[in-house]
Amino acid sequence: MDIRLDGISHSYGDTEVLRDINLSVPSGRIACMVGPSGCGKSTLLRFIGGLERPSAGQVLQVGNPPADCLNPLTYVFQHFALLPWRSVRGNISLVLEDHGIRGARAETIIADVLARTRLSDFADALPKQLSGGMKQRVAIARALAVNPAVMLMDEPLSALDSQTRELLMDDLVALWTRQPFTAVYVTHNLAEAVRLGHQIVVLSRRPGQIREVVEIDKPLEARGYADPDLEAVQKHLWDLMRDEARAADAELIHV
Ligand SMILES: Nc1ncnc2c1ncn2[C@@H]1O[C@H](COP(=O)(O)OP(=O)(O)OP(=O)(O)O)[C@@H](O)[C@H]1O
Repeated sequence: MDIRLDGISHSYGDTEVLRDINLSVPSGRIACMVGPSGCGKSTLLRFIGGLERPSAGQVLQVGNPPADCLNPLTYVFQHFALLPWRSVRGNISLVLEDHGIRGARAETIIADVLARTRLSDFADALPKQLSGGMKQRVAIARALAVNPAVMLMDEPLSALDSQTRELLMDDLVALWTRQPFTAVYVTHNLAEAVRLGHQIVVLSRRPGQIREVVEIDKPLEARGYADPDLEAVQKHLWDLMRDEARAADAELIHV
């Protein structure tokens, strides 16, 4: 299923947040959204997820979700949102229980997503026993359990330290390479965007407008740490964003 954003504009009261966003996210690709603080990235994600409606324009779902998809649009948040009293397995089974899936069918799905996220040995652990990186892997496993058409990822790695972030990026690349998924991925981190994005959508400061959509052809599995090609793209992104980021920063100080 592709996602198409068609002329999305939005204001909260007198504050214009987004202006005329047109974008297509093809199935099986990762679209990263970057832009200065407050430019409307998370708002756009909420529109795609159907949590809110834009003042103008529409979000179109083109094509069908996968046949056994339980929830077409599934979020992965920065702060994991795991239930502390439930084990890793219990956190994943919860989303299946919501869809009436229990017993052997649930066990099969849980075993599959735990294996894909390399968590099989931790099925009985509680969240408090896990590092931040492991917790986020559980949240990703939980998202995969509903076999979403599109994962909506809002700064999923930004609560993690830089080494853990590198490991999780490797994990996401391995996960996508084994079985491509579609994602809209909001991040502040340009290194993350060039490592994971097939397309990188650069938004201006508020009201967020698309400044440029940068496509990266290099396969995800061929993108490494400190890759000179990616560093060149990252520099281009920063050249696009620097002045706007500074202006957005100054604006927040005066709010
Ligand atoms: N429910 C709301 N009511 C009023 N204003 C809102 C609401 N949600 C967001 N905003 C405002 O809309 C603008 C865009 O917010 P949003 O969180 O989408 O930006 P962002 O690009 O994700 O920011 P950041 O990078 O800092 O997370 C901000 O100025 C924010 O204060």
